[in-house]
Amino acid sequence: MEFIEYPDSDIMMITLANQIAGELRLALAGGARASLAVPGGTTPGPVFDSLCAADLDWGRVDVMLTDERWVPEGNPRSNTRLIKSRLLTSRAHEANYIPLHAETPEPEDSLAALSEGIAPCLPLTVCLLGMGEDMHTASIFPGADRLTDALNGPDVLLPMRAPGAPEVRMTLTAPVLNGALNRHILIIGPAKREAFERARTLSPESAPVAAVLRGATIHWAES
Ligand SMILES: O=C(O)[C@H](O)[C@@H](O)[C@H](O)[C@H](O)COP(=O)(O)O
Repeated sequence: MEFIEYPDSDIMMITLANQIAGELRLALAGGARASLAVPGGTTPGPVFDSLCAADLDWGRVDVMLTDERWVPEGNPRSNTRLIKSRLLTSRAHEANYIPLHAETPEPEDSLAALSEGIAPCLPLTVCLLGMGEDMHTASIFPGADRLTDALNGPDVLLPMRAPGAPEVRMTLTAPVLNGALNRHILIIGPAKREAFERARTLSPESAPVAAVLRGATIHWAES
């Protein structure tokens, strides 16, 4: 694991976007396609704003979320809505979007079809993750109903219900996140740094982000 501390978040976002673009470019130079998984939430927007303009062959890149809130795309909490407006735009509008959401009332009704879409994109070339102050990552939350399966099971994707999540989620599982050739975790602020330091001392059952730290690069800025 590598921990990088940046002087401010603007520099961090641009540096990280350039690094991800470089990793995708390298994969495309050596293979037919590359894949990128990104989180939703409030932190990664500025990375998307830079990355979407990167000069690379986006037509050969599969893009997906690491996790989605089970809400319609018109809902402001939809991560799909976020990445369609901030990542899959500019040059990146050529990318192939792999959905983690479908218009069924429950995620279980779409699980098989969505999992089939993901499988050909694995292993992920690049996986970008966020982290909550409760030490969840993607939608692998402490106390979640399928936590054990999400940490160690054979599935690529799982529905998730957790006390800390306001709506039902769909999440890539830890084995998929850990299978990524390049894994980055993006965090801002003292509270998340403290949570991250705490997670390093805990088990993945109490601090799910602990399951994806080995081999990851952590990007942190104070503000
Ligand atoms: O849909 C989501 O909520 C995310 O994908 C989630 O895993 C996120 O990365 C963390 O909750 C951090 O969220 P913030 O960036 O909003 O703090």
